[in-house]
Amino acid sequence: MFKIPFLDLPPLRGATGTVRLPGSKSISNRVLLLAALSEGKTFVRDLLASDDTAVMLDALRTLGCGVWREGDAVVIDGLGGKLRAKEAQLFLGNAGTAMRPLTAALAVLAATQGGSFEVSGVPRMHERPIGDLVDALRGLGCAIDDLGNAGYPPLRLRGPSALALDAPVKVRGDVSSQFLTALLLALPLVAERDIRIEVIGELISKPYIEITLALLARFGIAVKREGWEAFIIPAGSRYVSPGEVFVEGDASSASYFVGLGAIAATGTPIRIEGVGSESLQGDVRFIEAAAAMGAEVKTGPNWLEVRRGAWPLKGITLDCNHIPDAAMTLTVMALYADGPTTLTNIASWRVKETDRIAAMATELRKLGATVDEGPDWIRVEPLKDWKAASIHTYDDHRVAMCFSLAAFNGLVTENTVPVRILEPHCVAKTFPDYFETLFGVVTANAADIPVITIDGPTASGKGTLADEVGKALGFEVLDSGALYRVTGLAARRAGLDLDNGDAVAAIVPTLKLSFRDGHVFLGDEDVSARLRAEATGLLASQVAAHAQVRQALNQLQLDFRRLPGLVADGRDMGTAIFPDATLKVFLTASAATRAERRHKQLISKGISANINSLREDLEARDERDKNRSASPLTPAQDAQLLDNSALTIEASVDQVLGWWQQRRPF
Ligand SMILES: Nc1ncnc2c1ncn2[C@@H]1O[C@H](COP(=O)(O)OP(=O)(O)OP(=O)(O)O)[C@@H](O)[C@H]1O
Ligand SMILES: Nc1ccn([C@@H]2O[C@H](COP(=O)(O)O)[C@@H](O)[C@H]2O)c(=O)n1
Repeated sequence: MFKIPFLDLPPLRGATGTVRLPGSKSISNRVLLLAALSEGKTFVRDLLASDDTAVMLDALRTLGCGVWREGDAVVIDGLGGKLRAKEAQLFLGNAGTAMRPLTAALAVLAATQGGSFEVSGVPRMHERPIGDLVDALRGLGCAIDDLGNAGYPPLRLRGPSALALDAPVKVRGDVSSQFLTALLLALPLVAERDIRIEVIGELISKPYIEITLALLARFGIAVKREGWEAFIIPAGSRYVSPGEVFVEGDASSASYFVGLGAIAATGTPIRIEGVGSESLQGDVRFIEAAAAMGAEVKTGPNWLEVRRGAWPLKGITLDCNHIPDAAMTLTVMALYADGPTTLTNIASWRVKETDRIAAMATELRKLGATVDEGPDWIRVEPLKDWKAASIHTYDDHRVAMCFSLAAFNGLVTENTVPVRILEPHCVAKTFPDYFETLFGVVTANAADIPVITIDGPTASGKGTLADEVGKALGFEVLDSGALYRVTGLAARRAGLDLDNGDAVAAIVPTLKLSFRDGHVFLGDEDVSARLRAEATGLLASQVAAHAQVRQALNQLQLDFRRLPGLVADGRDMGTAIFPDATLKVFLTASAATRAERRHKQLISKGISANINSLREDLEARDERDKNRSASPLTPAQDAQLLDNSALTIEASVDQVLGWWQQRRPF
């Protein structure tokens, strides 16, 4: 996951490959609660690992459920409908799929078995309405205290209190379908007689109720229904664990890759695994909307394949009540259409993680789009004149994921712009590795992928600076010195004459090099520590003098230019390997300072060293690097010079990030 303040997406051009979706959030949290309410163990497989499921799992543990991992399954040892903890404070983050059903379940359990439970969340959760559910539960006889504003969390659920189950339980269905879901999940716990739930108003997001009913059936509860107006939980209903449940992929998360296929998969389609024609989730019908906009979609039982059909996409007008979450993706696809796209019946967007109608309209306008909005609709015009924009994400995972599709603007304009996604880690709510997954299936022109080069003499702090800048920007890092070091080491082990450039260059293609978790492997051997030895640095500087060796390592270095960007450190990054780099830094420090730092570095690793001979070695290495004919160490003409002799690491990093920001269009 990119845990950084912003992630810059360079212009993207194409898409191809296969995506395996994370588990559905809606199914995951329902299954966890159902398993917790059932008797016995449930093995939950393919569970979504995300913020929303983490808060649900924490809550279940606090309530006394057994929760543990066994292989690839999360095992829930359920309560069998009997409270083990009679008091608890549950923090539920911004997870509506935890807050609403747990409120209902704990309200009826406290009523029948006694207890006191407080449920709370992040500030935004305290702005998301729950009053209709609370009213329904109070109507039933549950004792619920408002601990903040009436109608919103936080709440206290107390008992015992008498429940009146003979009259129908009435609940509004036109604000959030989660209120009805919450009652459907909670009331089987007290179904000594038939319990009738009546929906007031037009029920929205019906597909989510279908998920609830299907999962209830898997846990032994056969709800009868009269259209979408009334639901009857039969007397004697009792939760029975099915033993094992597989969570299907998240259909709402699929929408970004369906959109991606429609926009950018011009050759082979994007294959999306985990949802398909047999999916329980209503959001899978997003493919119909995408097809109406021109996508070519094929489906299998649990997969989708999507490629570009009509181009530009076709503007559509669509009632999106049945796909409330996935439909947000259409607003960004609309930028690539031939006419306006109007989405209607989406009032529920206003009470989600943020006011999503306002959020999408505001951020689309930053890109230059013309957007109109009403209480329950949004209209987006196609965009020709794109502006580079810093997209605020409102702690809403879907806003962040939707706007990644804006990075394909180069497919409709000559004046391509990058897109900055602020707080990209908000995707942790449902899809922690969203951006990594995206980068695995999209293509960009190498020239569009930004590079920062950091060159300079030995021990000036290049590697340290490159790592920190890479971390701050979410960029790949290339330690090009490691490639020369590994070549020198392999040449020495092979008994080669290090002055024979051709012979040393010839072993480069035979090196079985891999880079994993910051370690360098030669075949199966982790050579990282060996590479950092001073003696290996000297071998490196000997082999690095040969033009043939440099040529042999050229492509290997270019291959590090990967999304979303690269920080490359070495001696010739800015002058020879990445001459088009957006920012070039030449980092120096006095020889005395560098020798002192290297000395400290070695001592801290338990390696004894003499500061004077270290200084002699590094000066000798610098001389060789500066005076060789092949790509000598010298600042690129357009490099920023940074002498960090008197700077802390943090100050050097801030300086480079400052220069970087000056070169950005945001
Ligand atoms: N600005 C700084 N202030 C103090 N110490 C620093 C600074 N920058 C780097 N160092 C320290 O100096 C040592 C050498 O840094 P580093 O290994 O990053 O240098 P390098 O230029 O990559 O070296 P090499 O050329 O051998 O690859 C490290 O221990 C690092 O923590
Ligand atoms: N781009 C580069 C990087 C390194 N070298 C040579 O390798 C030696 C070791 O490099 P470190 O950065 O790991 O110390 C270095 O002394 C150079 O001779 C190079 O030529 N070009």
